[in-house]
Amino acid sequence: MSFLRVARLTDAAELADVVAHRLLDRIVALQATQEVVHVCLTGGNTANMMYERFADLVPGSGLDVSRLQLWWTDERFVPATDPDRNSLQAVTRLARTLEVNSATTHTMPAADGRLDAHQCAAEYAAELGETHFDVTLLGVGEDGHVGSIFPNHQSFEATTKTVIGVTESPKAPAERITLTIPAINRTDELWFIANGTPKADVVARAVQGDKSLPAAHPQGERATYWFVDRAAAANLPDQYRCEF
Ligand SMILES: O=C1O[C@H](COP(=O)(O)O)[C@@H](O)[C@H](O)[C@H]1O
Repeated sequence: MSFLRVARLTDAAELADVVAHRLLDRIVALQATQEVVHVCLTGGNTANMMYERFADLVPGSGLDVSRLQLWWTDERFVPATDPDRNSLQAVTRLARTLEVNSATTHTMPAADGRLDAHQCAAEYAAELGETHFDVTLLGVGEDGHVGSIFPNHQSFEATTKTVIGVTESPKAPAERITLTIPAINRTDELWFIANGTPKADVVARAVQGDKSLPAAHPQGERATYWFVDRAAAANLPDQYRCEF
């Protein structure tokens, strides 16, 4: 039986700090009982703040990076060195203290002129195979998008694929690659992260199950957590809160 909890934090800095601590603790605890831990990372400003904080906490934490596999929910289909790349933004921050290597870091393909976003999505699907995530992080856009699945857009159509190419994305850059909802949901725990007033409307609607929003669809097999700051939680009924 899966459960949903909402953690309300004061502001973006506290959100980043709490999620980074919890993620590190969770990975270290899992590594005590299983060989490999799979974490699916997301893009966006909230996530980047968290990666920054996570990197601060790694030294002395007992994290075994060789047994940590990193994946991505979605990626901007631009050249590998483009600062818009979600993975580049994350890895640059994490690599400050974490030995990130290509064998354990499954970045999505970049636009190198060889293949298009759809073909590259199929390549990533093959790499992903049947992988089951322990924790999946998920940012939320102001329009309720998750990964690169946008409302009222082709990317939100039902599919049995695990990874799809996205064109004409409503948010730049136009070409992207994203895990689909079924693939995002192949996770024990799903951790949404959202901060700021512009997210207040979609956070309230998604938590209360407005299925017109992509953000209302992801669900962890064991647990779904929403980590939101006070501003993003402003429209959420009071019943949605828990202590951490
Ligand atoms: O474009 C994207 O946006 C979302 C949300 O980003 P944020 O900056 O509003 O937190 C992000 O989760 C997604 O990975 C990214 O590609």
